[in-house]
Amino acid sequence: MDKQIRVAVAGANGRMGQEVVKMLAQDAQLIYTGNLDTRLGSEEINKQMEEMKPDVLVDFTTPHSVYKNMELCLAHGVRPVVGTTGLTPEQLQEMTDRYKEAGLGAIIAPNFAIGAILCMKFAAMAAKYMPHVEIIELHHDRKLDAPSGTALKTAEMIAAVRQELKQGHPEEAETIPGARGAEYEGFRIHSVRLPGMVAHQEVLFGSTGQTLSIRHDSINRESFMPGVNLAIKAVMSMYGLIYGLEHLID
Ligand SMILES: NC(=O)C1=CN([C@@H]2O[C@H](COP(=O)(O)OP(=O)(O)OC[C@H]3O[C@@H](n4cnc5c(N)ncnc54)[C@H](OP(=O)(O)O)[C@@H]3O)[C@@H](O)[C@H]2O)C=CC1
Ligand SMILES: O=C(O)C1=N[C@H](C(=O)O)C[C@H](O)C1
Repeated sequence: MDKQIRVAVAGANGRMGQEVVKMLAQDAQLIYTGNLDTRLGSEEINKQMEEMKPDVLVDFTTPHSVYKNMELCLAHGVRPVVGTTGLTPEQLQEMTDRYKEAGLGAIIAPNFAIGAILCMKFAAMAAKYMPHVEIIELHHDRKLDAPSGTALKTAEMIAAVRQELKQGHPEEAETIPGARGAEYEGFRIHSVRLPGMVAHQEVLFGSTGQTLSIRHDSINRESFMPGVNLAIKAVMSMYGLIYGLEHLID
């Protein structure tokens, strides 16, 4: 067996955290050291870090906590595997620079499901040929951030290859504000929140006489676990930060 990896989880009692704890229990290489609550005072956090001695911190908390948690990891030399969404582009860039400078491995993945990564990649492939595109992301109604991290990453990948153009009628107007969704680099992202949903995304393309739909559905949170497992093992031999699981599987 490869060397064992000590893994703490921030948000272990949450929907994703509980699934991570189950996954860790099924892999003999991974030792679950406990739930790290970074809302505690710094003395208590230091004590917990001392006791747990984690190699990796898996973070599934809130958009509000994740930046501070990444700073904590830097301070303690712990490698973060972050699924929490909601870091701003500026925070992401800052963390990229700081982890590079520290030579410490870190992974931020807005989506750990392989199908979602493929959905993003296929969408970027299609956008090169079909620049008229809109993204619809659909999630459970407990989600804090909109649009989803997955939709933002998809939009970034599309914008990197898409010919810029103005979509829709030049004179279109919203009779109800927000009806056309959020604008990102000239195309639209729509966020749906409903009970009963988990995590879903559809990328719609239109062209003369044809449309293309690329859809991914996570029907449960187990769907993210192979990606989280892969990231925990990969981060141990990394220097610096990567943003997106696609960088690990290409
Ligand atoms: N990358 C991916 O593949 C995926 C990412 N996500 C993202 O993961 C995040 C969590 O989602 P989900 O599990 O559904 O959310 P939940 O609300 O179910 O869980 C969040 C948990 O984090 C705890 N928490 C909040 N702040 C802290 C902190 N500072 N330190 C430790 N624990 C904390 C909460 O505790 P308490 O309840 O006591 O407040 C709660 O138990 C979201 O940002 C979501 O978008 C979700 C699914 C997949
Ligand atoms: O909050 C969620 O549930 C999810 N969040 C991530 C996101 O914002 O993209 C990943 C997945 O969509 C589930």
